[in-house]
This record gives sequence, structure tokens and C-alpha cells, in this order.
Amino acid sequence: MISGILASPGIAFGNALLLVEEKIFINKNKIKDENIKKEIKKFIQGKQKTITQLKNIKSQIEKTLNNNKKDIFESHIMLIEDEELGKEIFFLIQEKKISAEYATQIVVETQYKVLEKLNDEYLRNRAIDIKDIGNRLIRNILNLNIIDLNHIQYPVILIAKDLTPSETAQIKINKVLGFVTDLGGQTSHTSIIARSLEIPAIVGTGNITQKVNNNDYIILDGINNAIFINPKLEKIHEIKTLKKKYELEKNDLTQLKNLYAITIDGHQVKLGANVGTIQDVMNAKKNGAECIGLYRTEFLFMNRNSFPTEDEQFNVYKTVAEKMQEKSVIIRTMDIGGDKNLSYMNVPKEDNPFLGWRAIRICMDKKEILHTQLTAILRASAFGKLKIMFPMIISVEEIQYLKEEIEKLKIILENKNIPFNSEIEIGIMIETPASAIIANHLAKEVNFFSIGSNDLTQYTLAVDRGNDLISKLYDPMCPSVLRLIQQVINTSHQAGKWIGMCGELAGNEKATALLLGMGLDEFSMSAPNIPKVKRIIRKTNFLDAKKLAKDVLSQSTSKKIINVINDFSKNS
Ligand SMILES: C=C(OP(=O)(O)O)C(=O)O
Ligand SMILES: [Mg+2]
Repeated sequence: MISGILASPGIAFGNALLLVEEKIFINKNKIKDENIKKEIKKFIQGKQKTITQLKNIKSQIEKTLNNNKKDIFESHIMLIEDEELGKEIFFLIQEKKISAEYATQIVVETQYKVLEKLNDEYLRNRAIDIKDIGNRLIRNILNLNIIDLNHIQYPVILIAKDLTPSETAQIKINKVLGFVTDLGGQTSHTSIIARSLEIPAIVGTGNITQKVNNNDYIILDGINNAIFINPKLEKIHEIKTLKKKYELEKNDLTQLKNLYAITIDGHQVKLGANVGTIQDVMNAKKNGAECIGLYRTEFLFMNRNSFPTEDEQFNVYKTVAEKMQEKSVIIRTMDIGGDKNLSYMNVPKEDNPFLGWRAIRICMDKKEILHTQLTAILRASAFGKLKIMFPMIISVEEIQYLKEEIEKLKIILENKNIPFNSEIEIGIMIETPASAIIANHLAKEVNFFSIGSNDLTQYTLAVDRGNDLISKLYDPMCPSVLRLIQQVINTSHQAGKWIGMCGELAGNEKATALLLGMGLDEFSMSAPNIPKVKRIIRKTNFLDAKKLAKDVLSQSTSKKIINVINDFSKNS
């Protein structure tokens, strides 16, 4: 039995698909004259295989009506069919007497370097296409495996070293029963996406990729944090019984869907969902979300080869606003950087990406990204109850600047007679210690706060949220983080502003009574957690929760805090 960090609950049974690509080895030696023909044949066959693969992918995409992605593959096919590319590679094989893969690598790299340096954004994006396509071509020339998450044929359990958030966002839930990785942490975005998709996942196992072979039969027990490889029949029966019990309990919880999150003594809070896609919005409604407390818009920017246009963004925001009807939707501006990258943005490699060019820092440097997104949100605000939220704020100057930009954009829309909600609420995330400490000043600038406990924990404790080596130190329920949270809640209420939390702590059942007692007004979480949190709130007395919070905040260690919380839940 293997365990790791439990990232997303649930149980899955299935065959393993090992997401480990064989390493590319390029033969850089001179080839003999008699092998020239063989190398040319290798290139032609690799090219043909690549075209067939891309055409297959394109035709599958056509069925899903995803035009943006279809266009990407169409342009990739054109690149690979380009005669000039073939001619240059033939020339190198014949005249320079080098292998097909080496010749391909040289031609692809040269084209990439030329395009990458150009000022034109469209051509710079082609540079990334060239690199992608070149990689596929070289793999096919060498007959190496290519794993494409978008086109898995049969339902599998993915076993990978790591999955990036953008890879995870591509997962199709009818083809991926769950996943297990070597690396990762509980609040990395990969784990967050798994919870939204409701697929079981265990991350940070250390070396699962070395223990599992393709097609091994796997039990992924995301209740007890256990993975079994080719288990005995009795184990399969035992876990199948557990799965039935888990699903029955989940079904029972759906009965709470239309009830309010109100304590025994009548204190009501709001329970919302965190979403990243329109599909998540449906899931939010299914679980009885009263609002969307966090819409992570960056997923709209991933898995494509250029920034989404204003109209593309407007259409998505409008759809979300309309689907939620009179319920509010907090749209957070793009939070790229940290562990979320855009292949087409050519972000220079940073030593400390989580302390680097991230979120509003990018948007304030690249104003066209900010303006496009804010205009799209403002236009969509005419169709529902949208609010704007900015991530990663560290100063009053930043929010003042961002508000000025919003005012300028409002004037442009007014002049064009385009409708929008002129009273749209503006809020910020409290996810840096800086923002928590100056919350009294920030409260004067905004309509609301939302605590991002994931980042607030990593920045307060200086513990990378995605690093399994230090995951034991990552503890949002430790005295320092909880004290900051309490201070921010108090400050916000003193300023007459409501405050929510959209970090993972808001959906953690162990923290529910505590956060309630601390005075949090809105809890926003992965949708599947809503019923469980609601059940706790409906069984709790607000006065007792307040006493619990007072008690917890006087404790000096995490261990003592957990003991106090455990005693409280035993007695209630
Ligand atoms: C909700 C948060 O934002 P994200 O997880 O997207 O960084 C957070 O930091 O708590
Ligand atoms: Mg954050």
C-alpha cells in the first residue's frame, strides 16, 4: 500500500496509464552514406505519423465544437505539411550527413529562435507551435510514445510525476477515473481542480511512477489515502463496499441542497462555490451554491495559443452571470504566474515564481490584458450580478490604480452606449500578509474582502504550497495564520464591509465551526464540499462557535488548536 497527500476524495478502480514520456535521445554523430536513405525514410514515416495523429485529434475536436482548439491543430497540420520544412531537413540529412531527428531538431530550433524574437504577437505564438510540433515530429521519427491527455481512449487512472494545472484542466472525467502523482501539495492548483472535477486524487507520493507499470490494476482509495497496485480480490471487495457507503452518504447530503446555512440559534452565512469553467458552474448549482465566491478566470487563458479576446471573455462571463441568475458571481481577474503558466506568454524563467510576476503584477505591466478582461467583465455585468475581485494585492496604491483603470473603461463604454452595471462591486483577495496587515486602509477602497487562505498560508509561513517535501509545515490552522485571519475579519467588520473566504480552508470541515465563530460572512469552496459544510453549520450554535474561536485563538500551537477543535466537535 502506498500513500501520499490526499488531494481529492473518492474511490476509483481501474488500469494505470503511466504518464511518463520516454526521454528523447538525439543521435548527433555523422551517419554513413549507406544510411542516408534509411534516415530519409525515418523522417517521412515520422512526418506521416504526425499528420495522421493531428488529423485524428482535429476530427475529434470538431465533434466538440471547440473552434479555438480546432484552429490550433489545423495550423499545426499546415506547419508539418510545409514543403520548405521537409526540403531543409532532407538537405541536412543528405549534405551534412546527420540523423533525421538531429536534422529536424536543427530546423525546428532555427525557426523557433527567429520567430521568438519578433515583435508581432501572432508570430511569437507561432514559435510555440513550431516547438510543439517539432517535439511531436521528433518523437514520431524515433518511434517514442506520445501521451495526449485530451485523447485517452479508455477510462484510466493516471500515474504521473506531476500534472500542471493546465494539464489537469484538460482532463475529461469520463476518461480519467482519478490520478496519483509523485509531486504536489494539497492546495496546489492541480489538487484544487481535481476536487472541482470530483475525481479522486492523491499527490506527493514521492515515487509512484517507479512502482506502477502501464496497465497495472489500481485501487485509488481517496478516503483513506491509500493506493493498491494489483491488489488481491478480498481488498477489491473491501474497498468496493467502502465506495458504496461513501456514495450513499454523498446522496444523503444532496437533501440539504435547498436549505440555508443557518445555525441552531439563527446566525446565517452564505455558502458559495469556487469555479474555473462553465461546467463547474453547473456543479455549483447541483450542490446548492448560493453564489460563486471565486471564479478563477485564468483557466480561460490556458490550453490555447493566444489570449482570449474581449468578445470570447465577455461571452463566457455573460453565460456564467446568466446561469447564476440573481445570485452573485465574483470574477477574479487573471491570476497567471506561480504554478500556472501560459505557453504563449513567453514568461522568462523565474527563480521564485510564487514571489514573482504573478496576477495583477502581470496585468499592471501589460495593460492590454487588464483592459480587455475588465471591459469584458463590465459588459457582462449587464446580464447578472457580477463583482470584480483583484488577487495578490499588497498595497493601497495598487487597488487605487486598478479602480482608476475601471473608471476609465466605464467612460469608454458609456461613450459607446454599451450597457454595464455602473455600481459593480469591487473587492480584493486578502492572500498576502501585507494586505492582511493594512486591511484597515484597504477596506476604505473596496466593497468586500475575500481571504485567500491558500496563499496567505504559504506567504505567512514561507512554505511553498505545492512542495511535498515541506507539506507538513503547510498548516492554515496554525496560530499565526489564524490570528491574521481573525484580525482581517474584525477590521473588515469595523469598516462595515462583508468578508468571505475562498481559499481551501473555507471548505475544510475541521475549520467550519471555527471560521463561523470568527465571524466569516461567506464561505466559498469546491462545490462538492458545500453540503458537508452546510450540515455542520446547521448543527452548530453560533454562541458556542464564538467561544470556540476565542479558545482557539488563545492557543500557542497547532496541536493544541486541533485538540480544542476535536473536543468541540465531539461534544456538539
Ligand atoms: C483562493 C486562493 O487563490 P488561488 O488558490 O487561486 O491562488 C488562495 O490563495 O487562497
Ligand atoms: Mg491565491
